[in-house]
Amino acid sequence: MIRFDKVSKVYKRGARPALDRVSLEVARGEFVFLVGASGSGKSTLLRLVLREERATSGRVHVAGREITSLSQWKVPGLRRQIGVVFQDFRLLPNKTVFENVAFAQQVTGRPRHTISREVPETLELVKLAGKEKRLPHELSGGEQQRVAIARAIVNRPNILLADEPTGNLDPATSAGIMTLLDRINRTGTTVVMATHDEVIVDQMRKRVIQLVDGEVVRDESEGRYVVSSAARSAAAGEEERA
Ligand SMILES: Nc1ncnc2c1ncn2[C@@H]1O[C@H](COP(=O)(O)OP(=O)(O)OP(=O)(O)O)[C@@H](O)[C@H]1O
Repeated sequence: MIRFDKVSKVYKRGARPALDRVSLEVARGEFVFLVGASGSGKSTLLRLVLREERATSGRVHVAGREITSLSQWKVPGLRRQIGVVFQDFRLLPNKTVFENVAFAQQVTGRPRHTISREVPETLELVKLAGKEKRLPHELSGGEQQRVAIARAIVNRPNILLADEPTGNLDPATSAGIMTLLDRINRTGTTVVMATHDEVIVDQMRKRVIQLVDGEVVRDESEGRYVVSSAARSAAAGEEERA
């Protein structure tokens, strides 16, 4: 679904590469965590998948297409296959919950009857039924992130990219968002999530790709990513209290 072949990204000539000969493959339906310190290249990697940036060298394949050389007019078609969620939600502040999600369908030209069916279905899925008429500032952070997730998945993308989606949320709320992302993944959507949150990564037991200074230093499949047992029992406590 996503393949990087020796991909490097240099933003400014002479600067250290933000990504340095990264090769990786994410199969259809996988759930992958992208971890690494601030500045290690996680957001750059996600931006390359979206073709918000172009690789300086190497090849990026997304959904069967090589996108480094994709013509600009084909980029919207690529992006329609990808949902994106950010740390800061990025909702339209003057639109209701319903309108925020519907907007994602309007811009892709969905007919009104499709919108009036699929928006409520999606809000049900993210457990926001009954809050359709609220404005973003009338919601908690966790609810705002659920709206953002609904907006990201309403057009049923093949891929969901999440850049620190729990970064602004407390542990209990984060756990709810992770359950939701896991459910979306189980419907077949490939999920790539950048995060700093080791407790979440440890709890979820998914594949982990770690970047250090733009290089992949670790790529391990589920269950083999181990943080301290103290962190594990703290996380279990959070779950019980939630
Ligand atoms: N638009 C840009 N122009 C120049 N340099 C950039 C740009 N975007 C990112 N960089 C640099 O590229 C490197 C990787 O940044 P990136 O944002 O991908 O890291 P990150 O792992 O997502 O960090 P964070 O966890 O803080 O979001 C950093 O050294 C950063 O300063």
